Amino acid sequence: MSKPFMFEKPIGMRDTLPALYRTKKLIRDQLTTEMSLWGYQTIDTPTLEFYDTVGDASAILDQQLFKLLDSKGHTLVLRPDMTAPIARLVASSLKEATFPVRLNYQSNVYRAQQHEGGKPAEFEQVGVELIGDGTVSADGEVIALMIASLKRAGLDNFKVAIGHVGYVDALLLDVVGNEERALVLRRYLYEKNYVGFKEHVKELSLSSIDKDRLLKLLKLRGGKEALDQARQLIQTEQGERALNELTQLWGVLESYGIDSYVKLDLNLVLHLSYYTGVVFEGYGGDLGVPLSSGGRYDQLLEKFNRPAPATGFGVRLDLLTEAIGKTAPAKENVCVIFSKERRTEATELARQKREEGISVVLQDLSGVGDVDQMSEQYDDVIYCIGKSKKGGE
Ligand SMILES: N[C@@H](Cc1c[nH]c[nH+]1)C(=O)O
Repeated sequence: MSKPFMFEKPIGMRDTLPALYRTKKLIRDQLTTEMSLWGYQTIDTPTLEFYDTVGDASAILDQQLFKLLDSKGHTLVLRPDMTAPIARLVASSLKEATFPVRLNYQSNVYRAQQHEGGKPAEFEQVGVELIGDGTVSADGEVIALMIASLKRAGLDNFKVAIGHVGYVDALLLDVVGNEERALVLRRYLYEKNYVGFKEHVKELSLSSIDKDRLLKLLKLRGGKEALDQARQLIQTEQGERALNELTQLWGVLESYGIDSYVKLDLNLVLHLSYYTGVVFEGYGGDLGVPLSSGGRYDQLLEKFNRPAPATGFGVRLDLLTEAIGKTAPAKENVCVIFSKERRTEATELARQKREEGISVVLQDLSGVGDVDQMSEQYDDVIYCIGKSKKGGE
């Protein structure tokens, strides 16, 4: 009797067929080539980590973590991102490495989905972490590297939105007075639920001036001029500091010649709570959701006892592939169909062609049902059938 779930997969799990696999590989290779040209070193970390260390530090909602138990009863998680595992690695196996450390990765990460709504629960991120450098130059470098990587991968039409955790925090706290109320507003922002945000602001018991400050936050988008408008909404030291950093950052991006790809978005809030400074998201194609994101996280490393400022980003390979929207062509491939009396000749022919870098399928004629149908799949078919001219086996 067949099992009911025989052909089903757990929620959010996907198969990858050859054309998509090929396309992703090509795009991944372009991204990582760019990263290594900027001096980043590739690392990998285990798929499973301890919940108490990395799972917790990853700052992903608990309900999004896949948890399991090891034989000693420890709770493990499938890594939900690479930033926390890399922080652990830099504080342990790489603890002798002098800062700044530049690392890149291409790894699958796991985030449980509650519904089968099209969102994958396992996806590949290609990203970098720049650890031990707290300068605005470092923020600029990772943004410039993300842009260069996306361009090399073949994405032409994209924009990067840049914000600052310090600015949003300062403004929300200054207006609503306590962290609990700020959190509610911040949640609307990271869900990009601007209608909900406005509705909620209306309900708050605040002066109309303060309500207006919150509503104006939603409009703080655009070029350098957005910084001047932002300055008018908040005058606290934290707010000032954030805006000064963004002003300097803009100068760094200009020196890379990439200011046309970026825009400021001062209400940008990302879903991960470890961010402490400049944050950014990349948008491209017609996706409507960000295909890459990153930012500064200056307090994560100290959770692993090696305090250091850090910044980085991750590109969602699945979304980038979708945004680019082209399938990588298959390599030229040849099929040599042989009958057994000419096996040696066919094998030698296949070997020679493979040496030239051509993919060759070597197929025994008696193993094929429909030769015509099989032949259609190849650019070229060579038949080594019947008696060999040279005499054969
Ligand atoms: N780990 C982040 C991306 C990132 C890398 N470095 C900093 N941020 C994510 O999964 O969205």
